[in-house]
Amino acid sequence: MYVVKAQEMRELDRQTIEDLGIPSTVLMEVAGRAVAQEVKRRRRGSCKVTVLAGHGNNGGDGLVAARHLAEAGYDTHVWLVGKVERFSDDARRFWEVCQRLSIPTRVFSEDQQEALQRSLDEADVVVDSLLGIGLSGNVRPPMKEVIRMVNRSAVPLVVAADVPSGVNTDNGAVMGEAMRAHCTVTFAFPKWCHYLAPAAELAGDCVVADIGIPQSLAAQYPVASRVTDMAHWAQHVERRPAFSHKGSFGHVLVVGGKGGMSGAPALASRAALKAGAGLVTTAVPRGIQSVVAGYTPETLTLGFGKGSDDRWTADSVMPLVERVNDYDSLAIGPGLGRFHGDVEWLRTLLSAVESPVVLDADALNILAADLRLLDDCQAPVILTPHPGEMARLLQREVPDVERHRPEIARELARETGAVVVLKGRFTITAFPDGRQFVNTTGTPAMAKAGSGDVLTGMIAANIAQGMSLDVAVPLAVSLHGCAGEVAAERDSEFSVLATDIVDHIGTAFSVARSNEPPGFTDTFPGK
Ligand SMILES: NC(=O)C1=CN([C@@H]2O[C@H](COP(=O)(O)OP(=O)(O)OC[C@H]3O[C@@H](n4cnc5c(N)ncnc54)[C@H](O)[C@@H]3O)[C@@H](O)[C@H]2O)[C@H](O)CC1
Ligand SMILES: [K+]
Repeated sequence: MYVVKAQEMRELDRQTIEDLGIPSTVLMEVAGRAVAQEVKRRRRGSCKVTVLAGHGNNGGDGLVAARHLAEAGYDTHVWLVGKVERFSDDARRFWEVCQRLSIPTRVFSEDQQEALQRSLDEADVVVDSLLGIGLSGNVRPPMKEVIRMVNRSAVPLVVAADVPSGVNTDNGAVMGEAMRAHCTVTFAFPKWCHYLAPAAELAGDCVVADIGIPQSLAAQYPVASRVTDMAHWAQHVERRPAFSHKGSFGHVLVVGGKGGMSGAPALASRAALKAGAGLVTTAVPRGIQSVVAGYTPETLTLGFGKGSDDRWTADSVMPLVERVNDYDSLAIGPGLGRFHGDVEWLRTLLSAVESPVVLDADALNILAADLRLLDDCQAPVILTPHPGEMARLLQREVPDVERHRPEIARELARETGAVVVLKGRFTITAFPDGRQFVNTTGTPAMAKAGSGDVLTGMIAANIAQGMSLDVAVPLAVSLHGCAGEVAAERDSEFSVLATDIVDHIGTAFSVARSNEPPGFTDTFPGK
């Protein structure tokens, strides 16, 4: 499924209406009916519905929904928060239809606050069709007050049309005031605000309604961002040939660890094995080699430095360089730490590697010292920053990163030629050619030390098994989230460990593989 910005959506609307010839009123009718369907699905039997409509097309959707709900026996009242003379053509049409059907309609004005408050207090359902993707700037009065009134009322069910009114469609920001909805019915394609805080929280559970705009239009129009699910990626994993051996599934080298952080490379290595790599070697300072070796007996280990060394040193680079091309993929960074000469250490290492290399954790912090380190690297690079590491890489502030996740991930991928995995809720995988994949799997249970190390190992494992980066990286991101979900279901949200994520990689994959890939994913998990 494509993920679109407001302008892309408007262009796809235009193409559908003007080039394809589907009338805009048909789109509005189908959109409004989808909103009504969702209300009926959530509130069976008649109840009191208050529809709040703006004078734009978002309002038009609400007016169509009002008609369908009234028709189904719901006690439906419409409030226009706007000016009748400013109605869009289509919204006006459906306003007049409501009036011809004697559906109670009122135009909100300042002296109607008490009447509106009563209507909200009596409502079992409020349909929010005040503002959609046409919002520009901060929400102006009286919309702002009305949104605040709804948010302060204990309405049992608020269903937003397209987006919660008052959120910025493209970056998820609250534009002064924004509706808190239990559910959002968005049309044709999910918008970026459904994957960006705080809008993603305000939208509640999201449903993507197919209103007749062909998905193929987005492919022609340069929409390069998509949301996928594990069933989609599971299709790309081939069954294993009967005559296989451990060398058939690649050899991963994990480079990292230091005293006090021996678990990170150990976790990454174990995760790589659980994700399917045939062999994994963990390269660590000699002083922690035995503890790392003891964690997963199936991993091989390499010790660097003298017996008591529990930190990396610059002079370990040449012994490493001699070996790096014995492996099908590398993961550098888990627990690595910083050390004197580490920038040159990484530069020398990257200039020698030929296999794809994942840079995570302190390898990213070293890279932040000089992004040109990648210039000498001929191998494909995958960067897996969390927002803090991304902020350091780009010398920006974390809130700035979080406000512009898609753009920043795309900017770093284009600037470095690397595949960028910007982690967080709705992790974004960005490719240098502009393509982006938004991940919808995962759970807050994964906010735990070691979770990122596990993902690093899973990415390296997929690559070592021969998957293209196009699949290896977003597949690992999606499966990592699924494993966390399975672990959280079997345990509790607060008690999942990174080792639990590792332990449930296989189970999560089996679950995903058993789910038929949806043709058109029309719902995606709640927040
Ligand atoms: N995606 C589709 O295929 C369809 C989408 N539909 C719906 O149309 C809206 C977009 O409609 P549009 O008229 O462009 O804009 P809005 O209704 O969202 O709002 C514009 C309206 O609101 C006023 N306004 C703008 N900014 C502010 C502000 N800061 N404060 C107060 N008021 C503001 C402005 O005056 C405009 O009149 C989309 O979201 C869908 O819901 C189609 O109906 C079906 C097909
Ligand atoms: K809305």
